[in-house]
Amino acid sequence: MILTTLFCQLDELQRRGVHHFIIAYSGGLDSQTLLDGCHAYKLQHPHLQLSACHVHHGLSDNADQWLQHCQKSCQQLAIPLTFEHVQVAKGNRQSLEAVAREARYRVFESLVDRADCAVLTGHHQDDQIETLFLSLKRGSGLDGLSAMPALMPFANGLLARPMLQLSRSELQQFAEAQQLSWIEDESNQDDKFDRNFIRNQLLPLCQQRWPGFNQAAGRSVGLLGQERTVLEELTAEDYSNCKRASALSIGALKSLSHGRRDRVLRHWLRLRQAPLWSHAQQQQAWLHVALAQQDAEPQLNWAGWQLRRYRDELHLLNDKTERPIEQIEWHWPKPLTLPNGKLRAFVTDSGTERLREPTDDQSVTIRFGQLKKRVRPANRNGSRELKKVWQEMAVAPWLRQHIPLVFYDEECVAAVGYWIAKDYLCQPGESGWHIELKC
Ligand SMILES: Nc1ncnc2c1ncn2[C@@H]1O[C@H](COP(=O)(O)OP(=O)(O)OP(=O)(O)O)[C@@H](O)[C@H]1O
Repeated sequence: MILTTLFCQLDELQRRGVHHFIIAYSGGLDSQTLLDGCHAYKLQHPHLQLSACHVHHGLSDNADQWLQHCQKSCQQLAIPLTFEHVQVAKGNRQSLEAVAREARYRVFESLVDRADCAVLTGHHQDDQIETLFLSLKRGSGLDGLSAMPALMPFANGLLARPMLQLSRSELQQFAEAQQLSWIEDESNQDDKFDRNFIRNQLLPLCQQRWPGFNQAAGRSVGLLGQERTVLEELTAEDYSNCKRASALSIGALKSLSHGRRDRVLRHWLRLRQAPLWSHAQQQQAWLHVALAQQDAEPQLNWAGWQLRRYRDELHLLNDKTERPIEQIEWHWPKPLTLPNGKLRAFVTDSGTERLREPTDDQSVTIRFGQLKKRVRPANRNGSRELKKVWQEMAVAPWLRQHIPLVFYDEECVAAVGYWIAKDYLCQPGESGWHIELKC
């Protein structure tokens, strides 16, 4: 039964193009079972690549023995093992565990270097229900209540949890029947931690009162997960309707219901890797920034980020992009690393607007800031102050200072992504630079 369920999930991974399974192997009951099950699967699918990764956090006095156990098991099964020591900064135990988890996932990420790789963890049904209870305690919405997804994009590949339909007791029966040996993490017995309290006290009580509680709760989590997927698809569609270059259209957001709008905003923060808002911040973002009066200059600041409005658009900025350097020499054709991305120039004679290449004796610099310069964009008549050009193009004042301006000697010849000066715009068929800034 265990193997049938696991193999079904592994088949699905193969159908999705995964050929390298990397087992997140702590040496505990769950990942020990996973290791053994995957080994059995590989015997039937010899072309697959199977490896394991153990992260040594050094949090337990027994951490060295755990690593030895993992090395021994992998050696017996001829599974290559990577192990990594990570330093976890001191703090209280609960936050220590969160920091350790962060560090662990960073190690896993570094291993998933191709699209056909997946990291597999030993999470099972009981873990899901514990996560559900923790989410209830925090008052989470659907995202938290649907607990952990069975499959998700991760680094360049995937993160899979192929044992979510199996209970801890099923895994234990299997492990005992196979005479597997595994390590016991002594901290799992400490009910001071919420997860342990749920596992050791709360769930046995529920099971005693309502036999079958775990299966029912597991089914609920699964159903919530399906609903979440549907909602995520809808949110991705809403987001692409609201998206304008690097901003969101307030008009388009207004046309959505409250719930759909909130989801789009959260989706946007995730994509930009900005910390999510609290409930209060989310309200502030909409009521006090997006819906502020036209002449106000509202902004929301949180964790080094800023939400700002300009005309009908919402913009997201962070401290890193807030302090651009003033001027830097560009040794083209080498890419140039700037605080807000990487600048590249390709020589081409077709497609988008192209900038004439500099002569051998011209120096090329990139400058930022509100320069008091007259410029001659090709799509406008005559020359005018740079500031005037930005106003005509409706570029928000705080964004202007982040736009790389290309100078040949002391002449401003282009604003990357916005315009090229009249005398430097290539004629049809003429080859020149196409410049792009990749964030
Ligand atoms: N030190 C480790 N090295 C490698 N993999 C690990 C390690 N610790 C945990 N894992 C992987 O994570 C799975 C879940 O472990 P555990 O329940 O202890 O994690 P957790 O702290 O609750 O956090 P999370 O569920 O987010 O991973 C394990 O089955 C195993 O696959």
